[in-house]
Amino acid sequence: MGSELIFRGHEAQHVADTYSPKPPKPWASVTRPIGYLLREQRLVFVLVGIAIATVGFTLLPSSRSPYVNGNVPISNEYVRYDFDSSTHLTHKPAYERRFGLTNWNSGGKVPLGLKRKGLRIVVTGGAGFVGSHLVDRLIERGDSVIVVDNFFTGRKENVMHHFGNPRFELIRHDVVEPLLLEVDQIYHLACPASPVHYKFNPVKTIKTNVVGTLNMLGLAKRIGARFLLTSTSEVYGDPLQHPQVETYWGNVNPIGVRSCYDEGKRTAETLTMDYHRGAGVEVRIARIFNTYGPRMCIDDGRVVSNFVAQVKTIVYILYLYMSLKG
Ligand SMILES: O=c1ccn([C@@H]2O[C@H](COP(=O)(O)OP(=O)(O)O[C@H]3OC[C@@H](O)[C@H](O)[C@H]3O)[C@@H](O)[C@H]2O)c(=O)[nH]1
Repeated sequence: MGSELIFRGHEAQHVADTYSPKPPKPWASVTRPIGYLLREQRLVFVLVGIAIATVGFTLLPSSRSPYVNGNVPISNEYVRYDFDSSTHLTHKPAYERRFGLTNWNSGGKVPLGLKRKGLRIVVTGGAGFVGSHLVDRLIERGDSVIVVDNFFTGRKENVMHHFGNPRFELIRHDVVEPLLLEVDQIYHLACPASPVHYKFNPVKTIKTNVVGTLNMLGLAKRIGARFLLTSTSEVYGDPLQHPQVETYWGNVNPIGVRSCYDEGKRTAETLTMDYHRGAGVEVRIARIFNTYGPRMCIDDGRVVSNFVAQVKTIVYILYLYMSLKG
C-alpha cells in the first residue's frame, strides 16, 4: 500500500496515500455551533438582544384582566364589591370570541399600537336619568349601544340626540319578557327608582327587579357577556351603621311599602352573585346613592329632587312677596 512522506517538524510521518475520511468527532454537532457563537463576540450580541427585548416587553403597558385577587375594581366612587374569587369563569365573553382577545380589559389600558375596538353593549333602562348619561359615555367611547326600555319613567328626549347614529339602537321592550341579543356587555338599570313611581305599582317593581334581572342574567350567561347591575343604597334599608360599608348587610323591612324596591334590588344582587358563582358569569354590582344632574325628574320624590323643588318653591314665594310689597 503506497504512502506519502509528509514532513511535520523534526520528524516525518508516513501516511497512507488512499483518502480515508476523518472519523467524526464526538459531540461535533454541539461544539461546532458553540464555537461559532463564541467567535467574534457573537454571544455578546445575542445576550444584549435578549436583554433589550426583556426590558422592552416588561415596560410595555399590558392589557391584563382587571381582576386582582378576586377584587373587581369598580371605577365609580359608589361601592367596590369584593367578589368571591373562588369561582372560575366557565365562559369566554363574546368580545373575546369575536376579537380573539384574552384578558382584554375593555375599559382599561390598550396595548401600544392597538386602537380600542368598540364593544356591543345593551343598556336596559337606558332612556332614564342615569341610563341616558351612561349611554352618552359609551357612545362617546366608541361603543355600539342598544337601549332597551319600556318608557315607564324614561323619556325618548333623553336619548333622541343619538337618533341617526349608526352605533345607536332603541328597542321599546319590557325586560320582564325574555330578550335575545348578541352583545359583549349588559348594563341593567331598568327599574323605577323613585318612590313615587315604584309605589305606583309595587308588584311590577319587584317583578322587574326579579324576573327582569333573571332574564338579563340568563342572556349574559348564554352569550358570555359581562353583566353590571345598578343597585342602590336602599339595600341597606334603615341602616344601623353609618357610613355603610359594602360588607354591611343592612336593616330592611321585608313587608313595608318600600320593600318592592329595597328587597327587589337585594334579590337582584343575590341573583347576580349566584350567576357569578354558579355559572361563571362575569358581573359587577354598583350601589348608587343619591344622584342628581341634568335629565332628573324634579317631581319624582327623591331626596335631591325634593330639595331642589322646595328651594324653587321658597324662591318663588319670596319673589311674590317682594313683588307684592312693592
Ligand atoms: O319595568 C321597567 C321599569 C323601568 N324601566 C326604565 O328604567 C329606567 C329607569 O330610569 P329612572 O330615571 O326611573 O331611574 P334612574 O335612572 O335614576 O335609576 C336607575 O339607575 C340607578 C338604579 O339604582 C335605579 O334602580 C335605576 O332605576 C327608565 O327609563 C324606565 O322607563 C324599564 O325599562 N322597565
